[in-house]
Amino acid sequence: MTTVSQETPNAESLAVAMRNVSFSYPSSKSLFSCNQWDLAKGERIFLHGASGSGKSTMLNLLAGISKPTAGEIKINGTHINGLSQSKRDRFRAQHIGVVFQQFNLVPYLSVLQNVQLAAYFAKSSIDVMGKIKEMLALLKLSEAVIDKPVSDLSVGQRQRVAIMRAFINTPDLLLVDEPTSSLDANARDGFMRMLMAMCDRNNATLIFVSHDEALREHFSLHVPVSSLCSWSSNVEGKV
Ligand SMILES: Nc1ncnc2c1ncn2[C@@H]1O[C@H](COP(=O)(O)OP(=O)(O)OP(=O)(O)O)[C@@H](O)[C@H]1O
Repeated sequence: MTTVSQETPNAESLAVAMRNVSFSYPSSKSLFSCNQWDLAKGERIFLHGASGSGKSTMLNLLAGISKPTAGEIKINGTHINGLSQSKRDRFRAQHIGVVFQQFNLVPYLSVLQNVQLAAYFAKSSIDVMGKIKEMLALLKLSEAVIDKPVSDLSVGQRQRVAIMRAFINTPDLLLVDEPTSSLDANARDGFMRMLMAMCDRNNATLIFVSHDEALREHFSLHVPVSSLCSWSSNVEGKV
């Protein structure tokens, strides 16, 4: 269920609840607004829209990387923009997996160290190596990559390491931003199958951003970002 209606859904069933959110970048006079968006737990949505329509802005707000200037964003019932920066960072590490377009892995660290870092930020005491080994087969990665620096991996391998890192803390919500732009059609479909299998396994809610219309078929819910938010001129230059 995704809705922009005014009905009040059962709050406990929601992965995302946005209310009267506004945001503007410091150097910009445009104001982003989202009056209401509710997304039920377990949904998988394909969020699309033209370049510059606000897809990455939306993901950054949901991840708590950007903070709204007004309004409320709840992720699985937690009001994330009401948290201090350090608590928000901890919440993201523990509950939200993010796969960025450029993966944002630390190139000189090994695959193991990159994934360990994510567990460290979440203050998790899980057996990282054990969990990596569980994920390797699903992600079709060989055990030999574990100790390699990320800079020695192919783009496709880096992408799968980024998924591994995103799933290491068993996130409730997965945010994925244009991860397939550098892949051919075969690799892209393989990536999507792996991603969906990982979501099934973790019961995760997935918000997937892409320009690539070929990826729509993997999702039953297709949402234009323009139906969730709008941009207006912030004439005062501040909010
Ligand atoms: N750091 C920033 N500072 C100022 N303006 C920004 C910044 N990041 C994005 N914007 C502006 O916000 C608007 C939305 O950008 P956003 O990156 O969210 O769009 P998008 O839909 O993800 O685009 P794309 O598909 O090209 O990645 C654009 O007008 C963009 O210029």
